[in-house]
Amino acid sequence: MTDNSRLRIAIQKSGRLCEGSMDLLKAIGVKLSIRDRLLIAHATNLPIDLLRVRDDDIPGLVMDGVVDLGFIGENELEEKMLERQALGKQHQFQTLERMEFGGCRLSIAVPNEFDYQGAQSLAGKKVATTYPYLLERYFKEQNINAKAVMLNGSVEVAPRAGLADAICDLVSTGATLEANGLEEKEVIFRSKAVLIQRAGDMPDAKQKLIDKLLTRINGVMQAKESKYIMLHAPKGRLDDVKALLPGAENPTLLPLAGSDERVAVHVVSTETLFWETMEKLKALGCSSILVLPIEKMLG
Ligand SMILES: Nc1ncnc2c1ncn2[C@@H]1O[C@H](COP(=O)(O)OP(=O)(O)OP(=O)(O)O)[C@@H](O)[C@H]1O
Ligand SMILES: O=P(O)(O)OC[C@H]1O[C@H](OP(=O)(O)OP(=O)(O)O)[C@H](O)[C@@H]1O
Ligand SMILES: [Mg+2]
Repeated sequence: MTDNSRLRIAIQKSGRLCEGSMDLLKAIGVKLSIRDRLLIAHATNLPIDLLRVRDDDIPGLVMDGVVDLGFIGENELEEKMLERQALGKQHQFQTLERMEFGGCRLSIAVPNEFDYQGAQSLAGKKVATTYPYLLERYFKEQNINAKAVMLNGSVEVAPRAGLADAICDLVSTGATLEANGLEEKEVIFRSKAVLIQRAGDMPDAKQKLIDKLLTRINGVMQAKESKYIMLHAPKGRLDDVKALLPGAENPTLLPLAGSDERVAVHVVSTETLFWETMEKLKALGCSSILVLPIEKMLG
């Protein structure tokens, strides 16, 4: 029996979003004992159950209220939303946070030999895709009379197999397109992973837990972007040193044993410190310049 008082989170079982979602859950302190083939994993330290499913199923599980939260790519989410809207099915949800992983774009690509003169060259053509609703929306917006052909896999081989004239598929590095003799022409959607919540009332205890998880997620994301910088600086150049440190709050100044002219500067910077800046700091007379990662941040 499933326990309704526990927060249910859907994540992709295996694939491109799996590692990012699992790493984040770990970073925010959700302890799991996952045995490989299990659909449900119970957290051992919080009232949370993980449902490990195909990513295609996640938007529907959230929109039907079967799970409370889900990690999903915006591409899949938007496609399922358009599909459900068209079919008159429930398609409400709330986006809680955009993640830093799962970044990709949905693009139209054509074979190298295709004489492409802009999107209108697609008129009268067949375009293979796993995202027919997003593609049809693009055709409509651009006033192009083309046809989306639905394929669940091997989209990039469709032109060679004579199934379509072009494709519309996810691209990240572009290596898959290149390997298949295809050229990216139009980006129709930019995507990242998002954390979504089901619509409707949430019991108090669950909402409190969600809020706590969100605070922790923000802490992890903020920490990832931040660095702890330590250096020794000449007292007379402190203003110049501060001006060079990106997004830093007031630094902590600490005396250095045996030196009256130099101090240790410690600062949390919201941006990374580039080599160029480190070289400028050195030119100002700074030494022992250290840039350290921050694991967690609160407040
Ligand atoms: N090359 C990529 N780089 C980064 N993110 C990607 C890439 N390809 C896909 N994604 C993102 O990850 C999501 C899942 O991609 P994946 O290829 O693992 O899906 P899948 O094969 O449909 O898996 P499943 O078996 O769960 O249905 C995509 O919907 C997209 O949001
Ligand atoms: O631009 P690239 O970096 O080459 O990435 C794009 C490829 O990545 C995804 O597939 P994935 O490798 O996840 O395999 P799948 O098709 O089996 O889902 C996507 O469907 C593309 O085929
Ligand atoms: Mg899928």
